Amino acid sequence: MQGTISEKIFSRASGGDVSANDFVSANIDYAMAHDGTSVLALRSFREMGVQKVWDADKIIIPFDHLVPASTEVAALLQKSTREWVKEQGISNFYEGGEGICHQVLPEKGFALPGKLIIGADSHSCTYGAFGAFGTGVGATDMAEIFASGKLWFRVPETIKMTVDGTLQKGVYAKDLTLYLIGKTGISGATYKAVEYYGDAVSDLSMAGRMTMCNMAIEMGAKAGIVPPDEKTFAYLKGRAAADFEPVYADADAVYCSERHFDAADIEPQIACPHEVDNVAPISKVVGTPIDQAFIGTCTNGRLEDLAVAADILKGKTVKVRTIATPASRSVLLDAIESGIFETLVKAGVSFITPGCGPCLGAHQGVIAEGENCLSTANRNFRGRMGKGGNIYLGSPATVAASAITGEITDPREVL
Ligand SMILES: CC(C)[C@H](C(=O)O)[C@@H](O)C(=O)O
Ligand code: SF4
Repeated sequence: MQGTISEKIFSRASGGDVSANDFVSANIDYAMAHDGTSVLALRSFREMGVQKVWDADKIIIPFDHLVPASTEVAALLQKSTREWVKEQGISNFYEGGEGICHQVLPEKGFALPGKLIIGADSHSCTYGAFGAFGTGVGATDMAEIFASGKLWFRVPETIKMTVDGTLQKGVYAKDLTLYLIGKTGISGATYKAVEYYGDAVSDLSMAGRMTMCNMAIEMGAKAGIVPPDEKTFAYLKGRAAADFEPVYADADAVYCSERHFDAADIEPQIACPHEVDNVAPISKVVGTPIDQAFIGTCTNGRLEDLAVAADILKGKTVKVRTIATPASRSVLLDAIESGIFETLVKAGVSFITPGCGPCLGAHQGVIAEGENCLSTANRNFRGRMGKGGNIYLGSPATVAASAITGEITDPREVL
C-alpha cells in the first residue's frame, strides 16, 4: 500500500490498493450517531427493512445535542432511540451528560490511528487528531452503515499543510486553526483530506490537535489528519478500545497541493460574522462589544481550554454573561478536582451540562437579535445561536479576556 494517509487507510478498509479519486466500498471501523442524527438514521434503517445492525459493538451512540431534553419532542425522540439501542444490544451508548460525541469517542478509546471512523455529524473529522480518517455523513448513509458496515467513497486527494516555527505566547491551536481557514477559505479544501505537518503541529497537545482537525470541515475538507506520534500513543495507552496500526504517508506520496505557513506570523485570530473564513487578526477587531461569552463545544471545551480561561479569570469578575460547558463528564470532573471549576464559578461563569449546549442555538444560551456572542465554537453562521445574533469565534483565552472587559480583548494584555 502506497501513498497518503487517506489512500492507505482506504486501501486497508477496502481490501485493495487504491489511489485518490478511486471509488471504493469501505468497511467501517466505528460508526457514530448522536441524539440529533440517530433519529433520522433509525427511520431510514427501518425503511430498509433490516432487522439487526451489522455489528452492535462498532456502533457508538452518545447523547449530546439536546441534553437534558429541552422539549417534549426531544424527550420522545430520545426515548425512541434509547429503546432501539436496547433492542439492538448496542453496548456503546452514552447517556446525556457523558459529553460531546467528538470528545467521548476519543476518551473511550475509539479514535485510533489508521481507523476509518464515520459519524453522522459534520465534525467527525476531529478523529484525525489521532491519525484516523474521520468524516461526517448524512443520516441515510449512516443507516446504510448500520445495516451493512460498509459505505462507498471516492478516495480524496490530499493537501499537505506544513506549519513551521513556534506559536507566540497567547496564541493557541484555535488561532492557528482560524488562521489556516482564513488563508484557505470555506471551500478551499472541498472534498480533500488535509494532512498537517511541521513543528507547530507536533508541538500541539492532543487537545490542540483535536481543535485543529475538528475545524477541517470548515474549509470544506473531508478529513484533517495529524500523523500519530509519541503524544498520540501516550494518550491511547490503557485507553485504546482495539488494536491499531498507525499509518504514515510515504515520502513520495502525491499531494494535490502543498502549503507552508510560519507560526511566528500568527497573532490571536477572530472569525467575524457570518462565515468561518471571515478571519481577522485580533488587532483589527479589539473593542467590539459583546453580550455573551461562551467557552465550550467539541472545538474548545477540553480541560486545557477551561484551564487557560481560569488562569485569566482568577480573582476577576466577568462583565458579561459567560457560559462554560465542559466537553465531557471527565473534563468536568478534572475541572472540579483541579480547582478550575471553582475559579470560574467565583468569577461569575455559569456552568451547564457537558454536551453541545448553546453551540447550535437550540437551548441553554440562545442570543437575542442584535446581540454579539464571542464563542470558542467552530461555526458563526447567521442565526446559528439565535435569529439576528452575531457570533465571533476565538480561542478560550480570547473569550476569557473579553468576558472581563465586555469587548473583544487581546489575551496577551492579561496573560
Ligand atoms: C446536528 C448536527 C447534524 C450538526 C452537524 O453535523 O454538524 C451539529 O453538530 C452542528 O455542529 O451543526
Ligand atoms: S459542540 Fe457544536 S459543533 Fe460540536 S457536535 Fe455539538 S453542535 Fe456540533
